[in-house]
Amino acid sequence: HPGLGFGWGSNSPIGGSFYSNLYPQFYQFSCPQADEIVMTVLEKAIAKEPRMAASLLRLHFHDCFVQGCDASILLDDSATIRSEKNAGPNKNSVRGFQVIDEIKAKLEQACPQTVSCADILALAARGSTILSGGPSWELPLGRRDSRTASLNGANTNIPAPNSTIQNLLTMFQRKGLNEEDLVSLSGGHTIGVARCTTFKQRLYNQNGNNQPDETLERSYYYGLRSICPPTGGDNNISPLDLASPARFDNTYFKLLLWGKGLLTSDEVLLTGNVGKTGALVKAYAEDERLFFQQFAKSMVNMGNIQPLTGFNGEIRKSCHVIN
Ligand code: HEM
Ligand SMILES: [Ca+2]
Ligand SMILES: [Ca+2]
Repeated sequence: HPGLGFGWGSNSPIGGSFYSNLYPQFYQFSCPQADEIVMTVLEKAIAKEPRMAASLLRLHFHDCFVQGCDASILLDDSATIRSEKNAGPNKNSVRGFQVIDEIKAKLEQACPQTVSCADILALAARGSTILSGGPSWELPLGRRDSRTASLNGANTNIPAPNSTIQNLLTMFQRKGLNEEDLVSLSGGHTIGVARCTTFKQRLYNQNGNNQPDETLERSYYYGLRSICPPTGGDNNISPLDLASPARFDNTYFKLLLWGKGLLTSDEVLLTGNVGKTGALVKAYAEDERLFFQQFAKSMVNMGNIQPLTGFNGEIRKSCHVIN
């Protein structure tokens, strides 16, 4: 019984805020305690390691941008699967799989073969936001799990940290997401960290002239240099929001205004000079409520990218392998 799908929207190439077959009460009768189970596991995991919230939020993003929100990112290498975990943007970078496994194990006990891995990723992203001090939202559910993954898709659909603003806008547009979505969802960088290799270029050779990115504030720049030397140290980490790396708040946007954004893709939201992204950065820096409201809306939009519903896909028994 794959749920009450009516067929509209599910084959649309883009998700965005268009109709989807997802709805918040999807597990109301089949697994009413689903969110509670998710939150119990998250509370423990995030108390033990606050960064886990960031890692789980990012996992949902990296899932949704490749084949839609279908848990394709959770599949391991096998005879038929080339795992997305080995793609450039994911390798040695995405994490949180054990927490997803623990949630899935508890859900399989309570409601066997009912809650999809794709919905677990969406619930974990929302729960992680809430437990870090961010907004909550009504979360449409009913995504089903893919029987395929796309290594190539993961390499080409997830934006790179040195993206231009035009790059970012185009890649989000392809997923049905607009400027508000791009800027507010980039606010996910209010929590978590990045490796030296993702921002080193800015410190030593931003434009191929052996000069640093001139938009970097001085003292921040010197601090980053000590974490991320010219050679080696590629796996050293630095917070994306150095003021409050474990708190979901709007300081990420304030720091951008002060030249203290970590990635080029953060910086160009302000200085990229295309469309209204710069004005949005300023608006979210000034008004945390506005940021929270838009982030909540945009998370729903991102979560609606190309879900499998009805008789498409399956409910995996293990998130690592197809049934
Ligand atoms: C706009 C384009 C984006 C780019 C170019 C980008 C790039 C990156 C990079 C390079 C890292 C560090 C990875 C590493 O060093 O291993 C990172 C981390 C992170 N990203 Fe993004 N990101 C983008 C959008 C998003 C979105 C939409 C979200 C969620 C709504 C998000 C959430 C996160 C989080 C929470 C972390 C920290 C993860 C952790 O600490 O484990 N990012 N991002
Ligand atoms: Ca996916
Ligand atoms: Ca923060």
